Amino acid sequence: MAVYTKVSAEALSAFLARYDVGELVSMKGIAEGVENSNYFVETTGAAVGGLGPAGEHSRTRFILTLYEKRVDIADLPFFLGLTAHLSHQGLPVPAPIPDRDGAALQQLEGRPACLIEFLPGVSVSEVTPALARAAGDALARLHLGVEGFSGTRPNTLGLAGWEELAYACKAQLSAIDPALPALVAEELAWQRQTLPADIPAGIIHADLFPDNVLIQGGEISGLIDFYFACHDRLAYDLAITHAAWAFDDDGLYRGDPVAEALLEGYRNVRPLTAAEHAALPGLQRGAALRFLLTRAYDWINTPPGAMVTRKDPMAFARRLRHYQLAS
Ligand SMILES: Nc1ncnc2c1ncn2[C@@H]1O[C@H](COP(=O)(O)OP(=O)(O)O)[C@@H](O)[C@H]1O
Ligand SMILES: N[C@@H](CCOP(=O)(O)O)C(=O)O
Repeated sequence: MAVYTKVSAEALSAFLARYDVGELVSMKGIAEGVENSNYFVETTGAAVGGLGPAGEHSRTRFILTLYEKRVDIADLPFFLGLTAHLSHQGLPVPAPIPDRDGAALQQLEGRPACLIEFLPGVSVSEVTPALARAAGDALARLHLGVEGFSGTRPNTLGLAGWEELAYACKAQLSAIDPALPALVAEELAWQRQTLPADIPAGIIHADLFPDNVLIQGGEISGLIDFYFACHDRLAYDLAITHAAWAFDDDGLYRGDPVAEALLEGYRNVRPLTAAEHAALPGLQRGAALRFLLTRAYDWINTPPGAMVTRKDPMAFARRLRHYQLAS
């Protein structure tokens, strides 16, 4: 369960008093997620224009996020500005809620915090070709939708970041699996000598896993968790999304129907250039290595008492081997 910081009802009530959202009705820590602390929050809703037909305020739901771990406070204006922009573009992206003074970024229980629009739907748990196609379509629309957004953030989890993570994990990688040190070293060497392709770049989501896509009635109702968003090659985002969707939780390939549907869904909205198409296999290897390394780092460094389910690094070792064999 990803609740690193406990929020008391008293502190939350005082926090909500800055907004026009009524009073606190209920709060609940959210089990899913690994990066930040998230709560479902229900309030009585703003009493705009008097009470509702039943003589009561309509209840309103929000997400409360407290930023932890990898999120750099200096990046929060970028993340919140990006989600506000995408929501404004009509994409199903949760908008940050400003308080009465117009400030979205706050402090709560000593952490940076934000009240965020609640989107309906449930995270994708069963990947089908139809959902993979919808995810590809949504990713391409995100890439088009970020045009006009002036914020930027470098990708801190590119090659230099992978090298740092590998160095930090080094002595303990073999405790996860005896084959990991060689796999990581070999792939880092390959990535180092593979020149980055000169292909279209922009702001990417960089973590569009099935659990970050909400579905309602078979349609995408939400794209969430933009806290790895950064400037990088658009095809790298497609490579990440492929690595996330085309394999199951154990890292076994789901098969061509899912993988092809994802790529087709993307290309139907934003066709790939020939150079992007040629770069994709190498970018997929890089994507698998990136998540292998962050998961390995977390596997080794998650504090024993943390309410979080660690994610298996070996599921990305299997993806990496798949992509190595295919490229
Ligand atoms: N705006 C939102 N609307 C509805 N549910 C949300 C929203 N944001 C997050 N959630 C829920 O919270 C869970 C964890 O959020 P996520 O952003 O993935 O956390 P983390 O950043 O810790 O990985 C999601 O799986 C989803 O169930
Ligand atoms: N998607 C990453 C971890 C980040 O977790 P998220 O819940 O924020 O998507 C992984 O699977 O390793």
